[in-house]
Amino acid sequence: MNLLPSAPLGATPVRAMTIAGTDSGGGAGVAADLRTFALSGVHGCVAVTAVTVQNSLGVSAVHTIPPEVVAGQIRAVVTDIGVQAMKTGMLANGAIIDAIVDVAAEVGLGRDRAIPLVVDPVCASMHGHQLLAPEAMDTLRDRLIPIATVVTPNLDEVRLITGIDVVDGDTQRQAAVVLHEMGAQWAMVKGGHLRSSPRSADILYDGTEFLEFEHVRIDTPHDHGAGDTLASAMCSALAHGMSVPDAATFAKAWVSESIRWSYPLGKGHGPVNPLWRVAGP
Ligand SMILES: Nc1ncnc2c1ncn2[C@@H]1O[C@H](COP(=O)(O)OP(=O)(O)O)[C@@H](O)[C@H]1O
Ligand SMILES: Cc1ncc(COP(=O)(O)O)c(N)n1
Repeated sequence: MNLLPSAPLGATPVRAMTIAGTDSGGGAGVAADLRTFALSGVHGCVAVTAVTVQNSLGVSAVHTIPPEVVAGQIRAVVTDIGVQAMKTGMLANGAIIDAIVDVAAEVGLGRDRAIPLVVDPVCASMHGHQLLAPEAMDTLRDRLIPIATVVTPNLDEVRLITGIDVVDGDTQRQAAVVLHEMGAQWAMVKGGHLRSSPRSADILYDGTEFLEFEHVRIDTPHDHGAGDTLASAMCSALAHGMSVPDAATFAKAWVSESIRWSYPLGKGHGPVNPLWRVAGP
């Protein structure tokens, strides 16, 4: 695969920010995003939205950060360090989403603004634990999706956001149309959960054409953090100035390799592993 260029040692690299929750097990959320940022030549900045008590078996508690502290982290970084792209992951509740959308207008974040925004609309962990309050769904739909440069839901999130039950490529494309009509510049509907298909295909749509990104399905239970890794790789590529389709091509190859080299950890689901980038077999 084609990699992104790294800055020469000592020079200031491209910057990106993740607005997301922590996972104490280190598999998903901020930890996954920072791994991918660093390994793809990007200095990663962080706005923490929530601390989760989590391991390979699931999430047992969540402590949310006050909305003004989330907005403060974003403002502090943009006004000093500067970033070329951002992504959102776990946002926990509607008040945090409101704070992000308000500060986004102030700092020039989102579609048709200076800083592109990847919205990974995380609603639950892979174990089924809730990571976004159900009453925040309207705020996500009405305020955050309309400022997304690209929104990257999995099929459970598609059902919650659009009501569409994706069962095949046709319904996957239908969902992408609805997400684009909600205001996202591009919608990427991920097909990882269509487990009956021998290939894992994601559909990208911008109101004019459907693009498909696929990879043979890798047989592993260790896919914790796959969605975060896809979205943060896309964020890295956008920070490097790539177009959304080129960023999606990069991100799909990045996450596929990271799933291929995932490893067992704890008694449950191990994490995907972008360390293939520096530690070959
Ligand atoms: N078993 C797999 N083999 C190859 N690619 C996969 C597999 N599972 C998921 N993917 C890919 O990983 C990315 C994350 O997808 P998905 O599992 O749908 O989202 P999430 O991790 O948010 O639940 C997508 O690009 C998807 O196609
Ligand atoms: C803090 C945080 N963010 C995101 C996820 C989703 O990742 P997954 O779907 O692999 O559980 C998670 N479990 N925890």
